Amino acid sequence: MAEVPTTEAANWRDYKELTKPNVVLLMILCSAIGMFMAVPGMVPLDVLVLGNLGIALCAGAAAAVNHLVDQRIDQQMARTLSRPVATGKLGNTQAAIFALVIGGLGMAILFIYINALTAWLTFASLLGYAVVYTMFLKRATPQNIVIGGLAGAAPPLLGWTAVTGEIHGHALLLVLIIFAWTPPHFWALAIHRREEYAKVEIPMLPVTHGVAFTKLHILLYTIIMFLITLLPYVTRLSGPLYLLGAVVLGGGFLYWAIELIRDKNPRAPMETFKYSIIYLMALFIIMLIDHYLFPVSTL
Ligand code: HEM
Ligand SMILES: CC(C)=CCC/C(C)=C/CC/C(C)=C/COP(=O)(O)OP(=O)(O)O
Repeated sequence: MAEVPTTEAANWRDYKELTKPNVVLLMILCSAIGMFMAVPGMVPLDVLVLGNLGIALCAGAAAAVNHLVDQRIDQQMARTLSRPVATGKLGNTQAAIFALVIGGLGMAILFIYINALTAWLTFASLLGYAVVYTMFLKRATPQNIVIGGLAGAAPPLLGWTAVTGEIHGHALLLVLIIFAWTPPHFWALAIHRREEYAKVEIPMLPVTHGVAFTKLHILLYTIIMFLITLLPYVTRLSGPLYLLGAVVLGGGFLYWAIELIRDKNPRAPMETFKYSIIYLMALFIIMLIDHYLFPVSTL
């Protein structure tokens, strides 16, 4: 990969940007809540701190690899052209070493202080995003983000196994929520940015199958997601406050999915994308509050 020369010196903010910090922050909120949901009482402080640190470092490493691999397409899209590797502010070697160092550190923390199961599952998620999604799926099929979404959906499971050392059906349910959430989250943005994706020949759904088809699929996934978010209540992982939150927040998501199809509001795609982020954050926070206010099950 040729590096684009630049005269500007790199600083810590460029390294921070490599890690996609806001995305990783939401993932860590989900992994931390996965930890709390796994136990009736308090999560041991060392697991809370070191577990989330290890997961965050590995997710940040995967994001840095994404910047490195995607630099050519990032250079051609308005949304991404000022990224540090795309501009050449950070060289390929610097980005690769940074990814290796933080990824290695994250894995070491998980192996030494948490458990091997969490370390291996986190490593699988890292490879799922950095290798399977970024290097292959993204360029191969409009189902890229559906399949690749599994890596991004892993954090609640990683948090759960960090505390218990075991995979539990309830943890998989939390993964399923994020898995079903990812297509509406991303396709809303992809509709807004479809011309850029077409320009760089990335086969995102609005490019390959059109905007109307994508909107229909956003609605279908939102309905599936809505139904899945009821399951924590049905399976007695969560109580009435969670149920209320899931219905109200899910109702808001359905509103935006229908607004998209009505096609009267040109801002609807970006509003849906922004709502998706607030939705996931709020759903998990309400789940956490409910867990302590209405402790329905410790199974
Ligand atoms: C394959 C799965 C996913 C895809 C393809 C995807 C795609 C994207 C894209 C393209 C952006 C825009 C980034 C930008 O503004 O430059 C974004 C933003 C964001 N995503 Fe996702 N995403 C995925 C999964 C997730 C997951 C699992 C989470 C969290 C649990 C998440 C949280 C966020 C957040 C918080 C932002 C806003 C970032 C910011 O404003 O800086 N995403 N996503
Ligand atoms: C260990 C672990 C939990 C790993 C998960 C890693 C991770 C940071 C996943 C992020 C998902 C995401 C932002 C995808 C967008 O990539 P894109 O290339 O389609 O978007 P872009 O054009 O903004 O780069």
